[in-house]
Amino acid sequence: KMKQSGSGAHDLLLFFVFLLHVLRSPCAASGDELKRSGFPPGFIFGTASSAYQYEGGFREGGRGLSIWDTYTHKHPEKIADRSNGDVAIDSYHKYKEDVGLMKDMGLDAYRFSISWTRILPNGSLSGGVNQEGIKYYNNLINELIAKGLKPFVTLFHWDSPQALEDQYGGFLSHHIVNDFRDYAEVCFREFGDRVKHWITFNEPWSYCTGGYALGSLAPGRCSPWEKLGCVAAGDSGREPYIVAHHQLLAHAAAVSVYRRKFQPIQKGKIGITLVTNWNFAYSNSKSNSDAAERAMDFMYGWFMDPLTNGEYPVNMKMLVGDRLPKFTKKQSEMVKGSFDFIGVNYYTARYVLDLPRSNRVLKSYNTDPSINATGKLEIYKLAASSWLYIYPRGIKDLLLYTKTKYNNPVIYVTENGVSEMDNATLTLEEALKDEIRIGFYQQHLSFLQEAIREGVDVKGYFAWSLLDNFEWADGYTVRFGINYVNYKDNLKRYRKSSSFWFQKFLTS
Ligand SMILES: N=C(Cc1ccccc1)N[C@@H]1O[C@H](CO[C@@H]2OC[C@@H](O)[C@H](O)[C@H]2O)[C@@H](O)[C@H](O)[C@H]1O
Repeated sequence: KMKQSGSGAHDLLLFFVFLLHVLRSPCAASGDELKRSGFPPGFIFGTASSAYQYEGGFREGGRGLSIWDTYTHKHPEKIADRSNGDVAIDSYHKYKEDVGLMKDMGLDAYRFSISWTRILPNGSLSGGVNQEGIKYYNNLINELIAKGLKPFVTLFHWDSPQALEDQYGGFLSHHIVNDFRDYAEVCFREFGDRVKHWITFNEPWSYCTGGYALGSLAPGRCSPWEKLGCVAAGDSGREPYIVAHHQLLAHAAAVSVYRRKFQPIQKGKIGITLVTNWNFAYSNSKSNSDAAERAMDFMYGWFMDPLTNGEYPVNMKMLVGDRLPKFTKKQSEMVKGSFDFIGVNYYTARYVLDLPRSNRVLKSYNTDPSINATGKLEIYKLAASSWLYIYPRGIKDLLLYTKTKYNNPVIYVTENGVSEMDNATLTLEEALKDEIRIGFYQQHLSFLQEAIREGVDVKGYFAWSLLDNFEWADGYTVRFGINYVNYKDNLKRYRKSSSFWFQKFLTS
C-alpha cells in the first residue's frame, strides 16, 4: 500500500537530505553545469508512455479486449483507487495536443506502445486485421513526424490479447511466439517506412514476475500459498520462467522477421527494453557480494545473458534447476545477438544481503535467489511509490556494469522518472511545483553524462513520463508526469515546473 508522506516537517527534512545528495553529485560539485551541449551530437531526448496507460477508448475503433481490461474490470480491488484504463488520459482523442506539448518542450522523440488488440482484435492474424487501429497509429506517427519528432515504438507493453489468454493461456503457451511474430510483421509492414526504432517487449521481468509470481500485474497469477491476493491460481516456481522463455523466443522470432524481410529496405533498428534495479552488496562480505550478483542475474541477467550468450545465467541454472526452461541449439542461436540496441529502464537501487539457502519445498521465483534486497537511508525514499528509493549514481553504475559484462551494447535509456502522490489538498498551482522531479532529473542526467564520458554507448534518453497516467496497481494515485493531468477537469493538461526545466535544458 502506498505510504502517505508524513508531516510537512518530515518532507522538509527529507528534502534537505536530498539536497545534500545533490550537492554531492559530481557535476554540481565540479561546477560544470549540466547542459544539453554536454551530451554527444545527435543524442536523442524524449519522453515515454504506453497504450493502456494513456489511450483510453478501450472499445473504440474496433479495439479488442486485452488482459488489462479484464483484470481491472473483474478485480478492481487490485488497483489502489479501483480505477482502470477505459478512458485513461484519453490520448486516443487528445494525441495531437500531446504531440504539441512535446514540440513546445523541444523534445526529439516520443516512445509509445502499440495496443496489440487495436491491430489484431482477436490476437491472431487469422482473427483479422483492424484497419481503424492501423489508421490511429498512422495518424499518431504522421503527427509526430510533422512536428519533427522521432517515433520509438514498443510492440508489447503488457496488454496481451484476452482472446489468446482464453484460447491457450497467452504467454504460458509456445503458441504465442507465432502470434506475436505475426502481429509484429503487420506493424513492420504498415509503419516501418516511418518508424526506425522498434522495441519488441517492455520489461519482460515486470510482466513475468508481476503477472505470475507477485500478483501485482495482470493476469495476476501466483501459487495459492503465496498469500499475495492473486486473482488466479498459478505456480510462482514455474510460470514466471515459462513466460519469460516464451517472451524471449517471441522477441527473437520478431527480430528474425524484421532482419530478413524489412530491415534491408527500411533500415531501422530493433531492440528490447529491460528493467532492473541497481542491486549492490549491503557490505563487502563474500556472502553479500555473491547475493548482489544473484540479484542482478535474476532480474537483469535472466534476459541479458540469453540475449548476449544464448544461455540463462549459471546462478539461475543452479538455483532453479529443472524448473528453468532450456533453449534448443536453434533457439539459443536465434536469441543470441537478437538486438541492435538494449533499452534500459532505470528507477531505483537496492542494497542486497545474503539469505541462507532454505531447502523449502514450496518453490517460488520470489525465494529462488536467496537474497534480501532492501533500501537503506543512503538510498533516499522521496518518491511516492513505496518501491522507488532514489539513487542517482545507480544509473551510472548500471550502465558501466552493462558495458563491462555484456560487450558494450548500444543503449537507449528508455525510462527514468520519479513519482509524487496525488494530493487532493493541493491547489493546482501547488501541484504543478515539482522541484523534487527537477532535482531527480538533474542528478540522473549528470550521472548519465559521466557514464557516456566513460565510454558507455548510450544514444538516447527517455523520461517516464510525458504526462500523469494510469500507473497500473496504483491507478491514478501516483503521478510520474512532467506535465500534469487534471482528472477533475476533463483531463486538461498543465505544464509542471519540470516541463519548463526540460525545455530550458534542451536549449542549453
Ligand atoms: N513499473 C515498472 C516496474 C514495476 C512493476 C511492478 C511493480 C513496481 C514496478 N516499470 C515501469 O515503470 C513505470 C512506473 O511504474 C509505476 O511506478 C510506481 C508503481 O507504484 C506503479 O504501480 C507503477 O506503475 C510504469 O508506468 C511503466 O509502464 C513501466 O514500464
